[in-house]
Amino acid sequence: MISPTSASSHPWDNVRLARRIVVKVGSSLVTNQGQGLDAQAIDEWARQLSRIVHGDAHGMGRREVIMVSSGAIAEGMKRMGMQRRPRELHELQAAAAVGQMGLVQMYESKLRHYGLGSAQVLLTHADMADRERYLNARVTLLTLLARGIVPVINENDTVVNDEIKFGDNDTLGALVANLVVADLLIILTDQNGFYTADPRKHPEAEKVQLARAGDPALEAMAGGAGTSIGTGGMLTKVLAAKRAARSGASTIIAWGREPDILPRLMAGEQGIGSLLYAPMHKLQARKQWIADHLQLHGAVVLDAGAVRKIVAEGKSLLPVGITAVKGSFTRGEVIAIEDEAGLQIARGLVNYSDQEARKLCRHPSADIEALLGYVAEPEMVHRDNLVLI
Ligand SMILES: Nc1ncnc2c1ncn2[C@@H]1O[C@H](COP(=O)(O)OP(=O)(O)O)[C@@H](O)[C@H]1O
Ligand SMILES: N[C@@H](CCC(=O)OP(=O)(O)O)C(=O)O
Repeated sequence: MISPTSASSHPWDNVRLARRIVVKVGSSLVTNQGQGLDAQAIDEWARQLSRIVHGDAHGMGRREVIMVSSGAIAEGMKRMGMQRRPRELHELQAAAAVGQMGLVQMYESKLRHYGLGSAQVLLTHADMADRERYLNARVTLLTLLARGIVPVINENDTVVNDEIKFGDNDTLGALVANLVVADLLIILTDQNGFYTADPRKHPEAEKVQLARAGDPALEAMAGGAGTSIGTGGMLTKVLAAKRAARSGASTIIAWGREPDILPRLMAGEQGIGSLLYAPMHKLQARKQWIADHLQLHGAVVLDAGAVRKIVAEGKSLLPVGITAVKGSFTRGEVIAIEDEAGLQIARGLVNYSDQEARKLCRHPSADIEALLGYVAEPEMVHRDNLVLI
Protein backbone atom coordinates (compact mmCIF):
# COMPACT_ATOMS: atom_id res chain seq x y z
CA MET A 1 0.00 0.00 0.00
CA ILE A 2 1.24 3.46 -0.75
CA SER A 3 2.01 5.58 2.25
CA PRO A 4 1.71 9.33 2.32
CA THR A 5 4.83 11.47 2.18
CA SER A 6 5.19 14.52 4.35
CA ALA A 7 2.27 16.89 4.17
CA SER A 8 1.98 19.95 6.36
CA SER A 9 -1.51 19.15 7.70
CA HIS A 10 -3.50 15.95 7.37
CA PRO A 11 -4.67 15.69 3.76
CA TRP A 12 -8.25 14.81 4.77
CA ASP A 13 -8.46 18.13 6.66
CA ASN A 14 -7.88 19.92 3.41
CA VAL A 15 -10.88 18.09 1.92
CA ARG A 16 -13.12 19.40 4.68
CA LEU A 17 -11.73 22.90 4.26
CA ALA A 18 -12.11 22.95 0.46
CA ARG A 19 -14.18 25.90 -0.69
CA ARG A 20 -13.96 25.67 -4.49
CA ILE A 21 -14.66 22.21 -5.85
CA VAL A 22 -14.84 20.59 -9.28
CA VAL A 23 -17.04 17.47 -9.38
CA LYS A 24 -16.58 15.20 -12.41
CA VAL A 25 -19.26 12.63 -13.17
CA GLY A 26 -18.18 9.90 -15.58
CA SER A 27 -20.02 8.34 -18.51
CA SER A 28 -20.21 4.97 -16.81
CA LEU A 29 -22.11 6.54 -13.94
CA VAL A 30 -24.39 9.10 -15.50
CA THR A 31 -26.05 6.65 -17.88
CA ASN A 32 -28.47 3.80 -17.44
CA GLN A 33 -26.29 0.98 -18.78
CA GLY A 34 -25.37 3.19 -21.72
CA GLN A 35 -29.04 3.82 -22.55
CA GLY A 36 -29.65 7.50 -21.95
CA LEU A 37 -29.31 9.38 -18.70
CA ASP A 38 -30.06 8.17 -15.21
CA ALA A 39 -32.52 10.86 -14.10
CA GLN A 40 -32.67 9.59 -10.54
CA ALA A 41 -28.88 9.71 -10.14
CA ILE A 42 -28.71 13.28 -11.49
CA ASP A 43 -31.55 14.28 -9.17
CA GLU A 44 -29.61 12.87 -6.25
CA TRP A 45 -26.39 14.75 -7.12
CA ALA A 46 -28.39 17.96 -7.60
CA ARG A 47 -29.86 17.53 -4.12
CA GLN A 48 -26.40 16.99 -2.65
CA LEU A 49 -24.98 19.94 -4.57
CA SER A 50 -27.62 22.26 -3.18
CA ARG A 51 -26.56 21.32 0.36
CA ILE A 52 -22.96 22.04 -0.50
CA VAL A 53 -23.50 25.27 -2.40
CA HIS A 54 -26.06 26.74 0.00
CA GLY A 55 -24.54 25.35 3.18
CA ASP A 56 -26.93 23.61 5.57
CA ALA A 57 -28.44 23.63 9.01
CA HIS A 58 -25.76 21.26 10.31
CA GLY A 59 -23.14 23.96 10.16
CA MET A 60 -21.82 23.19 6.69
CA GLY A 61 -20.53 26.41 5.09
CA ARG A 62 -21.21 27.57 1.53
CA ARG A 63 -19.05 26.29 -1.29
CA GLU A 64 -18.51 26.96 -4.98
CA VAL A 65 -19.04 23.93 -7.20
CA ILE A 66 -18.43 23.26 -10.88
CA MET A 67 -19.84 20.09 -12.45
CA VAL A 68 -17.96 18.43 -15.29
CA SER A 69 -20.43 15.92 -16.64
CA SER A 70 -20.15 13.31 -19.36
CA GLY A 71 -23.19 11.62 -20.85
CA ALA A 72 -23.90 13.53 -24.05
CA ILE A 73 -22.94 10.64 -26.32
CA ALA A 74 -24.88 8.07 -24.30
CA GLU A 75 -28.01 10.26 -24.31
CA GLY A 76 -27.56 11.09 -28.00
CA MET A 77 -27.28 7.39 -28.87
CA LYS A 78 -30.58 6.73 -27.15
CA ARG A 79 -32.32 9.66 -28.81
CA MET A 80 -30.99 8.64 -32.24
CA GLY A 81 -31.84 4.97 -31.77
CA MET A 82 -28.22 3.80 -31.99
CA GLN A 83 -27.77 0.37 -30.43
CA ARG A 84 -23.99 0.52 -30.31
CA ARG A 85 -21.47 3.33 -29.75
CA PRO A 86 -20.56 4.42 -33.30
CA ARG A 87 -16.94 4.21 -34.43
CA GLU A 88 -16.90 7.14 -36.85
CA LEU A 89 -16.01 10.46 -35.28
CA HIS A 90 -18.74 12.38 -37.14
CA GLU A 91 -21.38 9.95 -35.84
CA LEU A 92 -20.08 10.41 -32.29
CA GLN A 93 -20.14 14.17 -32.74
CA ALA A 94 -23.70 14.05 -34.01
CA ALA A 95 -24.73 11.91 -31.03
CA ALA A 96 -22.97 14.29 -28.63
CA ALA A 97 -24.74 17.31 -30.17
CA VAL A 98 -28.15 15.65 -29.80
CA GLY A 99 -27.40 14.27 -26.35
CA GLN A 100 -25.95 17.47 -24.92
CA MET A 101 -29.43 19.01 -25.22
CA GLY A 102 -30.84 16.32 -22.96
CA LEU A 103 -27.88 16.45 -20.60
CA VAL A 104 -28.15 20.17 -19.86
CA GLN A 105 -31.96 20.03 -19.81
CA MET A 106 -31.72 17.38 -17.12
CA TYR A 107 -29.15 19.26 -15.02
CA GLU A 108 -30.99 22.55 -15.43
CA SER A 109 -34.32 21.18 -14.25
CA LYS A 110 -32.88 19.09 -11.42
CA LEU A 111 -30.65 21.88 -10.10
CA ARG A 112 -33.49 24.40 -10.37
CA HIS A 113 -35.73 22.05 -8.42
CA TYR A 114 -33.22 22.31 -5.56
CA GLY A 115 -32.92 26.08 -5.84
CA LEU A 116 -29.71 26.27 -7.85
CA GLY A 117 -29.04 28.19 -11.05
CA SER A 118 -26.97 26.43 -13.72
CA ALA A 119 -25.02 27.38 -16.85
CA GLN A 120 -23.75 25.35 -19.78
CA VAL A 121 -20.05 25.72 -20.63
CA LEU A 122 -18.52 23.73 -23.51
CA LEU A 123 -14.74 23.75 -23.75
CA THR A 124 -12.03 22.41 -26.05
CA HIS A 125 -8.29 21.91 -25.83
CA ALA A 126 -7.78 24.95 -28.03
CA ASP A 127 -9.70 27.09 -25.54
CA MET A 128 -7.30 26.09 -22.80
CA ALA A 129 -4.17 26.63 -24.90
CA ASP A 130 -5.13 30.11 -26.09
CA ARG A 131 -4.24 32.70 -23.44
CA GLU A 132 -7.11 35.03 -24.28
CA ARG A 133 -9.78 32.31 -24.39
CA TYR A 134 -8.33 30.77 -21.24
CA LEU A 135 -8.71 34.04 -19.37
CA ASN A 136 -12.21 34.52 -20.78
CA ALA A 137 -13.28 31.04 -19.68
CA ARG A 138 -11.73 31.69 -16.27
CA VAL A 139 -13.46 35.02 -15.69
CA THR A 140 -16.81 33.63 -16.89
CA LEU A 141 -16.59 30.66 -14.53
CA LEU A 142 -15.51 32.82 -11.60
CA THR A 143 -18.40 35.21 -12.26
CA LEU A 144 -20.88 32.34 -12.29
CA LEU A 145 -19.43 30.92 -9.06
CA ALA A 146 -19.56 34.28 -7.34
CA ARG A 147 -23.30 34.33 -8.11
CA GLY A 148 -23.85 30.87 -6.66
CA ILE A 149 -24.54 29.35 -10.10
CA VAL A 150 -23.34 25.83 -10.90
CA PRO A 151 -21.54 25.68 -14.27
CA VAL A 152 -22.11 22.34 -16.03
CA ILE A 153 -19.14 21.67 -18.28
CA ASN A 154 -18.55 19.17 -21.06
CA GLU A 155 -16.15 18.96 -23.98
CA ASN A 156 -17.37 20.77 -27.10
CA ASP A 157 -17.41 17.54 -29.12
CA THR A 158 -18.78 19.14 -32.30
CA VAL A 159 -15.63 21.07 -33.14
CA VAL A 160 -12.86 18.70 -32.10
CA ASN A 161 -11.15 15.83 -33.87
CA ASP A 162 -9.11 12.97 -32.45
CA GLU A 163 -5.86 14.89 -32.25
CA ILE A 164 -7.22 17.80 -30.28
CA LYS A 165 -9.76 15.94 -28.16
CA PHE A 166 -9.45 15.83 -24.39
CA GLY A 167 -11.12 12.49 -25.11
CA ASP A 168 -11.98 11.83 -21.54
CA ASN A 169 -13.55 14.21 -19.10
CA ASP A 170 -11.06 13.34 -16.34
CA THR A 171 -8.46 15.48 -18.13
CA LEU A 172 -11.03 18.20 -18.70
CA GLY A 173 -11.92 18.14 -14.99
CA ALA A 174 -8.28 18.60 -14.02
CA LEU A 175 -7.78 21.47 -16.44
CA VAL A 176 -10.88 23.16 -15.08
CA ALA A 177 -9.49 22.69 -11.55
CA ASN A 178 -6.27 24.41 -12.72
CA LEU A 179 -8.24 27.13 -14.50
CA VAL A 180 -10.25 28.23 -11.46
CA VAL A 181 -7.53 27.21 -8.96
CA ALA A 182 -9.91 24.83 -7.21
CA ASP A 183 -9.11 23.29 -3.82
CA LEU A 184 -10.48 19.89 -4.71
CA LEU A 185 -11.34 17.71 -7.70
CA ILE A 186 -13.87 14.95 -6.97
CA ILE A 187 -14.00 12.27 -9.67
CA LEU A 188 -17.17 10.22 -9.30
CA THR A 189 -17.09 6.88 -11.07
CA ASP A 190 -18.49 3.33 -10.95
CA GLN A 191 -15.89 1.96 -8.48
CA ASN A 192 -15.46 2.61 -4.76
CA GLY A 193 -12.15 4.27 -5.40
CA PHE A 194 -8.74 3.61 -6.86
CA TYR A 195 -7.52 0.03 -6.40
CA THR A 196 -4.08 -1.56 -6.55
CA ALA A 197 -5.29 -3.17 -9.80
CA ASP A 198 -8.49 -3.14 -11.87
CA PRO A 199 -10.98 -4.82 -9.49
CA ARG A 200 -12.98 -6.16 -12.44
CA LYS A 201 -10.03 -8.32 -13.40
CA HIS A 202 -8.30 -8.67 -10.02
CA PRO A 203 -10.83 -9.32 -7.25
CA GLU A 204 -8.02 -9.44 -4.71
CA ALA A 205 -7.09 -5.79 -5.43
CA GLU A 206 -7.19 -3.45 -2.43
CA LYS A 207 -8.45 0.09 -2.26
CA VAL A 208 -5.80 2.78 -1.99
CA GLN A 209 -7.03 5.06 0.81
CA LEU A 210 -4.43 7.78 0.54
CA ALA A 211 -1.57 8.48 -1.81
CA ARG A 212 0.36 11.43 -3.15
CA ALA A 213 -0.99 12.69 -6.48
CA GLY A 214 1.74 12.21 -9.07
CA ASP A 215 3.30 9.17 -7.38
CA PRO A 216 4.49 7.10 -10.39
CA ALA A 217 3.45 3.85 -8.66
CA LEU A 218 -0.19 4.84 -9.17
CA GLU A 219 0.13 4.87 -12.92
CA ALA A 220 1.35 1.28 -12.90
CA MET A 221 -1.74 0.17 -10.94
CA ALA A 222 -4.24 1.94 -13.16
CA GLY A 223 -5.94 0.05 -15.96
CA GLY A 224 -8.16 1.13 -18.82
CA ALA A 225 -11.92 1.59 -18.84
CA GLY A 226 -13.75 -1.41 -17.44
CA THR A 227 -16.81 -1.02 -19.66
CA SER A 228 -17.54 0.02 -23.23
CA ILE A 229 -19.32 3.12 -21.91
CA GLY A 230 -16.48 4.89 -20.11
CA THR A 231 -13.28 6.12 -21.72
CA GLY A 232 -9.90 6.41 -20.12
CA GLY A 233 -10.40 4.19 -17.08
CA MET A 234 -8.24 4.83 -14.03
CA LEU A 235 -5.11 5.91 -15.85
CA THR A 236 -6.71 9.15 -16.98
CA LYS A 237 -7.95 9.65 -13.40
CA VAL A 238 -4.53 9.34 -11.77
CA LEU A 239 -3.06 11.56 -14.49
CA ALA A 240 -5.85 14.05 -13.83
CA ALA A 241 -4.96 14.00 -10.12
CA LYS A 242 -1.33 14.71 -11.03
CA ARG A 243 -2.39 17.60 -13.22
CA ALA A 244 -4.80 19.03 -10.65
CA ALA A 245 -2.03 18.93 -8.03
CA ARG A 246 0.03 21.34 -10.12
CA SER A 247 -2.30 24.12 -9.03
CA GLY A 248 -2.57 22.69 -5.51
CA ALA A 249 -5.87 20.76 -5.86
CA SER A 250 -6.18 17.33 -4.26
CA THR A 251 -8.31 14.66 -5.96
CA ILE A 252 -10.82 12.18 -4.57
CA ILE A 253 -11.87 9.20 -6.68
CA ALA A 254 -15.10 7.74 -5.34
CA TRP A 255 -18.26 5.80 -6.19
CA GLY A 256 -20.92 8.25 -7.38
CA ARG A 257 -23.78 6.23 -5.90
CA GLU A 258 -22.40 6.15 -2.39
CA PRO A 259 -25.27 7.70 -0.37
CA ASP A 260 -24.74 11.40 0.35
CA ILE A 261 -21.20 11.16 -0.91
CA LEU A 262 -20.65 14.89 -1.47
CA PRO A 263 -21.97 16.30 1.83
CA ARG A 264 -20.25 13.49 3.73
CA LEU A 265 -16.91 14.33 2.15
CA MET A 266 -17.41 18.00 2.88
CA ALA A 267 -18.36 17.24 6.47
CA GLY A 268 -14.93 15.67 6.90
CA GLU A 269 -15.81 11.97 6.77
CA GLN A 270 -12.58 10.15 5.98
CA GLY A 271 -11.95 7.00 4.07
CA ILE A 272 -14.69 7.29 1.44
CA GLY A 273 -13.08 6.69 -1.93
CA SER A 274 -9.37 7.32 -2.48
CA LEU A 275 -7.68 10.60 -1.72
CA LEU A 276 -4.77 11.52 -3.98
CA TYR A 277 -3.50 14.58 -2.19
CA ALA A 278 -1.61 17.51 -3.67
CA PRO A 279 1.81 17.76 -2.01
CA MET A 280 1.90 21.53 -2.44
CA HIS A 281 -0.51 24.08 -1.05
CA LYS A 282 -2.45 26.18 -3.59
CA LEU A 283 -0.46 29.35 -3.05
CA GLN A 284 2.87 27.53 -2.98
CA ALA A 285 1.95 25.68 -6.22
CA ARG A 286 0.97 28.94 -7.89
CA LYS A 287 4.25 30.58 -6.92
CA GLN A 288 6.20 27.54 -8.13
CA TRP A 289 4.38 27.77 -11.44
CA ILE A 290 5.23 31.45 -11.76
CA ALA A 291 8.88 30.85 -10.85
CA ASP A 292 9.15 28.06 -13.44
CA HIS A 293 7.59 30.14 -16.17
CA LEU A 294 10.31 30.39 -18.77
CA GLN A 295 8.45 32.50 -21.24
CA LEU A 296 8.36 36.03 -19.87
CA HIS A 297 6.31 38.42 -21.92
CA GLY A 298 7.82 41.69 -20.83
CA ALA A 299 8.99 43.57 -17.77
CA VAL A 300 8.27 46.50 -15.51
CA VAL A 301 11.03 48.59 -13.91
CA LEU A 302 10.58 49.79 -10.33
CA ASP A 303 11.91 52.73 -8.36
CA ALA A 304 13.93 52.04 -5.21
CA GLY A 305 10.91 52.56 -2.92
CA ALA A 306 8.83 49.94 -4.74
CA VAL A 307 11.75 47.47 -4.70
CA ARG A 308 11.93 47.87 -0.93
CA LYS A 309 8.16 47.37 -0.52
CA ILE A 310 8.27 44.14 -2.51
CA VAL A 311 11.52 42.62 -1.28
CA ALA A 312 11.67 43.75 2.33
CA GLU A 313 8.01 44.28 3.21
CA GLY A 314 6.34 41.56 1.14
CA LYS A 315 3.83 43.97 -0.45
CA SER A 316 1.98 43.85 -3.80
CA LEU A 317 3.32 45.87 -6.73
CA LEU A 318 1.31 49.07 -7.28
CA PRO A 319 1.43 51.16 -10.47
CA VAL A 320 2.84 54.13 -8.55
CA GLY A 321 6.22 52.39 -8.10
CA ILE A 322 6.70 51.58 -11.80
CA THR A 323 9.02 53.85 -13.80
CA ALA A 324 9.11 52.01 -17.15
CA VAL A 325 7.44 49.17 -19.07
CA LYS A 326 9.26 46.85 -21.49
CA GLY A 327 7.91 44.50 -24.18
CA SER A 328 4.32 43.61 -24.90
CA PHE A 329 2.06 41.56 -22.67
CA THR A 330 -1.60 41.02 -21.93
CA ARG A 331 -3.44 40.69 -18.63
CA GLY A 332 -2.67 37.36 -16.98
CA GLU A 333 0.77 36.84 -18.50
CA VAL A 334 3.93 36.38 -16.48
CA ILE A 335 6.30 39.36 -16.55
CA ALA A 336 9.70 40.13 -15.03
CA ILE A 337 9.93 42.74 -12.30
CA GLU A 338 13.23 44.62 -12.44
CA ASP A 339 15.05 47.15 -10.27
CA GLU A 340 16.43 50.44 -11.65
CA ALA A 341 19.64 48.69 -12.76
CA GLY A 342 17.66 46.20 -14.87
CA LEU A 343 18.24 43.30 -12.48
CA GLN A 344 15.31 40.84 -12.23
CA ILE A 345 14.08 40.77 -8.64
CA ALA A 346 10.73 39.03 -9.07
CA ARG A 347 8.19 37.56 -11.48
CA GLY A 348 4.47 37.83 -11.41
CA LEU A 349 1.10 37.53 -13.14
CA VAL A 350 0.26 41.00 -14.37
CA ASN A 351 -3.22 42.50 -14.04
CA TYR A 352 -2.94 44.96 -16.94
CA SER A 353 -1.60 44.90 -20.52
CA ASP A 354 1.66 46.68 -21.41
CA GLN A 355 -0.28 49.52 -23.04
CA GLU A 356 -2.36 50.03 -19.93
CA ALA A 357 0.70 49.69 -17.71
CA ARG A 358 2.40 52.49 -19.67
CA LYS A 359 -0.55 54.78 -18.90
CA LEU A 360 -0.58 53.78 -15.22
CA CYS A 361 3.18 54.21 -14.56
CA ARG A 362 3.92 56.44 -11.52
CA HIS A 363 0.20 56.94 -10.83
CA PRO A 364 -1.57 56.08 -7.58
CA SER A 365 -4.16 53.28 -7.84
CA ALA A 366 -6.96 55.78 -7.21
CA ASP A 367 -6.26 57.20 -10.70
CA ILE A 368 -6.75 53.88 -12.54
CA GLU A 369 -10.41 54.43 -13.38
CA ALA A 370 -9.79 57.94 -14.72
CA LEU A 371 -6.82 56.75 -16.80
CA LEU A 372 -8.30 53.53 -18.22
CA GLY A 373 -12.05 53.95 -17.82
CA TYR A 374 -12.25 50.84 -15.60
CA VAL A 375 -10.46 49.14 -12.71
CA ALA A 376 -9.39 45.49 -12.96
CA GLU A 377 -7.45 45.45 -9.70
CA PRO A 378 -5.71 48.17 -7.65
CA GLU A 379 -2.38 46.32 -7.94
CA MET A 380 -0.26 45.86 -11.04
CA VAL A 381 0.81 42.47 -9.63
CA HIS A 382 -0.90 41.05 -6.54
CA ARG A 383 1.34 39.62 -3.82
CA ASP A 384 -0.25 36.16 -4.20
CA ASN A 385 0.76 36.18 -7.86
CA LEU A 386 4.29 37.39 -7.26
CA VAL A 387 7.41 35.40 -6.50
CA LEU A 388 10.81 36.83 -5.55
CA ILE A 389 13.77 35.54 -7.55
N1 LIG B 1 -6.70 0.41 -10.46
C1 LIG B 1 -8.01 0.53 -10.73
N2 LIG B 1 -8.89 0.80 -9.73
C2 LIG B 1 -10.23 0.93 -9.98
N3 LIG B 1 -10.76 0.79 -11.21
C3 LIG B 1 -9.92 0.53 -12.27
C4 LIG B 1 -8.52 0.40 -12.06
N4 LIG B 1 -7.94 0.16 -13.26
C5 LIG B 1 -8.93 0.17 -14.17
N5 LIG B 1 -10.14 0.39 -13.61
C6 LIG B 1 -11.42 0.44 -14.33
O1 LIG B 1 -11.75 1.81 -14.55
C7 LIG B 1 -13.18 1.89 -14.65
C8 LIG B 1 -13.61 3.34 -14.45
O2 LIG B 1 -13.19 4.11 -15.57
P1 LIG B 1 -14.21 4.55 -16.73
O3 LIG B 1 -14.97 3.37 -17.20
O4 LIG B 1 -13.44 5.34 -17.71
O5 LIG B 1 -15.21 5.45 -15.88
P2 LIG B 1 -15.79 6.92 -16.04
O6 LIG B 1 -16.79 6.85 -17.13
O7 LIG B 1 -16.37 7.14 -14.68
O8 LIG B 1 -14.65 7.85 -16.37
C9 LIG B 1 -13.65 0.93 -13.59
O9 LIG B 1 -14.94 0.45 -13.86
C10 LIG B 1 -12.58 -0.17 -13.58
O10 LIG B 1 -12.97 -1.33 -14.27
N1 LIG C 1 -17.97 14.38 -23.99
C1 LIG C 1 -18.32 12.99 -23.79
C2 LIG C 1 -17.64 12.45 -22.57
C3 LIG C 1 -16.23 11.91 -22.74
C4 LIG C 1 -16.09 10.69 -21.82
O1 LIG C 1 -16.61 9.64 -22.12
O2 LIG C 1 -15.48 10.89 -20.63
P1 LIG C 1 -15.43 9.90 -19.34
O3 LIG C 1 -16.59 10.20 -18.49
O4 LIG C 1 -14.16 10.32 -18.67
O5 LIG C 1 -15.41 8.48 -19.74
C5 LIG C 1 -19.84 12.83 -23.54
O6 LIG C 1 -20.44 13.72 -22.94
O7 LIG C 1 -20.39 11.81 -23.91
